[in-house]
Amino acid sequence: MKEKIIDIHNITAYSGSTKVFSDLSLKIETGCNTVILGPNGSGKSTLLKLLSCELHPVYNPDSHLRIFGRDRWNVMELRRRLGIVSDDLQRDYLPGAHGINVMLSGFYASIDTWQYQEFSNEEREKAESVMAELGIAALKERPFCAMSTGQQRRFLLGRALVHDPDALLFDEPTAGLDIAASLHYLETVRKLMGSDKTVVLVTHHLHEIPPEIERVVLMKGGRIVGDGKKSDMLTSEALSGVFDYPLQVVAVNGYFQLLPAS
Ligand SMILES: Nc1ncnc2c1ncn2[C@@H]1O[C@H](COP(=O)(O)OP(=O)(O)OP(=O)(O)O)[C@@H](O)[C@H]1O
Repeated sequence: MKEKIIDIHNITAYSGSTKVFSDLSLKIETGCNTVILGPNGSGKSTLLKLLSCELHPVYNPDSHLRIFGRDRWNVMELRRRLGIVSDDLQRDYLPGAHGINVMLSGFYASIDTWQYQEFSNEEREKAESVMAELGIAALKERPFCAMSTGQQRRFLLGRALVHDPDALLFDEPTAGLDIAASLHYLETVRKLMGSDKTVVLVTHHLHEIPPEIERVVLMKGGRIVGDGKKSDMLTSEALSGVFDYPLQVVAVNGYFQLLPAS
């Protein structure tokens, strides 16, 4: 049996005073590259916060939220298995942080590096090799705030990859990137899937779903309203219902796009 990366069963969760999830259940196994797709307000960010242990559900006797089979994680330990890449972090680094600081901060799951943190030679070598792999080694001394959004996004991916995690969770991977930068970045995501890392992508944009994603989970109003193969889920009818707007799906070379139906 394959290991479950995410195993959520009947959880209730609040964001502020809003009950976002009521009896939500979702399982994602190793090797099942998945997109969680839903409109604004459907609960995607709340789900990401639950999975990154920033938010805790309200448990009842029948509920659980397990990541790699465990109910409780130390965040640093969890990042070694589940990397999270979100541009939310892009705003959080101090102006003095350089590319290399962003990479090394991954070892402590921290924002930026701090004087009390020590890094071994192995960790520094790993950071260097990941930067080389991602094509960002030449930028390691550049201030993070002086990089393009695409370059920053690669450093944030590198920050997650220093641990060589089994799975990666991407929050709107190409937000803010132009078309070429988006496609270059998605090529990297595709390579990661090809190298046996399981990718879970959370988004409201169809165009950032790489062809290798097999499973689509549709969310609306804090509920899962569809879960299945891409060909069954990414239909004009299903997506018009999810986004409450008459839409037409266009598929070209394994990529999808949404247009108005008329
Ligand atoms: N701090 C908060 N206080 C009250 N309600 C909140 C809070 N955060 C989120 N909500 C509500 O919870 C629901 C789910 O929000 P969430 O941000 O998880 O959705 P989302 O799918 O990530 O949306 P988006 O795509 O716009 O980021 C929304 O109705 C939102 O208004």
